Amino acid sequence: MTTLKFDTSKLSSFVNDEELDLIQPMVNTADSLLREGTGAGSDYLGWLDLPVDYDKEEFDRIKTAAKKIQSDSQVLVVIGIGGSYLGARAVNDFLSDYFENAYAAADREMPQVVFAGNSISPQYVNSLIKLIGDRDFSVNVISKSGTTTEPAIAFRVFKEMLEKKYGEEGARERIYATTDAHKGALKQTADTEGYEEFVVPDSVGGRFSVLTAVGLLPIAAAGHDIDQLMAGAAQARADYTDTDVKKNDAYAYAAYRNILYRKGYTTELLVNYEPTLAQFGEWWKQLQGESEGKDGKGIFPASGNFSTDLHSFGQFIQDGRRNLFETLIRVDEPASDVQIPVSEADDGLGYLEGQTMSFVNKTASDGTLLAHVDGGVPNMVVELDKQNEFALGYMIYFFELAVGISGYLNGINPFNQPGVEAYKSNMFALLGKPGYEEKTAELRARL
Ligand SMILES: O=P(O)(O)OC[C@H]1O[C@H](O)[C@H](O)[C@@H](O)[C@@H]1O
Repeated sequence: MTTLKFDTSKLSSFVNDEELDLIQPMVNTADSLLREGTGAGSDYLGWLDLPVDYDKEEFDRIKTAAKKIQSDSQVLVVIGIGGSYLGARAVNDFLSDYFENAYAAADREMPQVVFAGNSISPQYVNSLIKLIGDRDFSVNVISKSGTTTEPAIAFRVFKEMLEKKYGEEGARERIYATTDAHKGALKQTADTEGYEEFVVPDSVGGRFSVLTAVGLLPIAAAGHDIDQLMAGAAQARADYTDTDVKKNDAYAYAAYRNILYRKGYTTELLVNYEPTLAQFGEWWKQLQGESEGKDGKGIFPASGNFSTDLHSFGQFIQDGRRNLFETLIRVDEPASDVQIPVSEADDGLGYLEGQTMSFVNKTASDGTLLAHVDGGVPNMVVELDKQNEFALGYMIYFFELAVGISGYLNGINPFNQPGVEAYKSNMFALLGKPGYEEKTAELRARL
């Protein structure tokens, strides 16, 4: 099969062919806005050509840094939030052994890659310090703006820990900073302290940055093949050029989402049957939510991990308020399999003896798909051939391209995120950050 198959055959009771024809002219317009750079937010289109047009010298430095981390560190602490960690985490989870991080140091080939600075939880930081213990570690601090509070706090903590353990000079050699090429507090610190620096290109927004150093260093450090990841994305870039929704699956996905949205399907669930995809759902939620949720509009992005969640909110999907549609991600060839044992036990499983778990998993997904469609939930399927770097790079580009088209179809700027500032400005005012004095009094009076 091809790397990624997009199956809309189960949409026929919700959307007809004519509707797809009718939206085609709008897709053509969205395509021009995106490809010609004439749409809103066009300063942030660097991700479109990133799989082929990237800094090759930096790419080699990423590989060298990853090798150094593998040779001198048992743990890599990746500090970042939002687009500065979700991509790397999703890729590493998808490509790793489930219990990779649980193995003792002696049994590990690669450093443990752990994430920090994606919450303000002191308990999390203390737990991580305990996990590192007296092992050798390095830090990759990532922030495009270089001014985000959560990672900045975590960086202070782990920088101090490195300095205590290795001295100032030793710490400097274990800190890798990924940030803007010119500005921001992190850029300034990195220049002053002499850290090895990697760049988030100006034209690539945080949620589109997984294929820059932001994602690539933590992914390479974990031992994954970043050449293949880029090659997969490059293949998708080459494959998804036609404006015809019948010939371009990424555009078809955007078009169907928009048709469904206009019919009142306002929540999309990205679901999987393989828990290694759970973090991909988190990455996708930022990609969709920050790109589309604005001006009072947008499809709310949610995710589900099946069959686990079929035993929690499965009832709602089947039978609750009918504003949901699902996009199911399946992997055709499982990374490994288990044969269901033959047994004398009277546990009602005799009919499955000798079958594989992957067969049962696939059948569960088929059964659920039909049940949800019958229950009034439109379903689309994204099927990957393999659980590898190439396929994942391909899928990342599929969703990035689709959200660009989708945003323009819905008449918004898919590349800004003005709404994220509201919580930050309240937090700064309440924390007493200089410059927020007036707001401080006003907010405190309301608490
Ligand atoms: O990389 P940073 O500048 O630290 O930003 C991290 C995150 O911050 C905010 O939440 C932005 O809305 C996100 O788009 C961004 O990914």
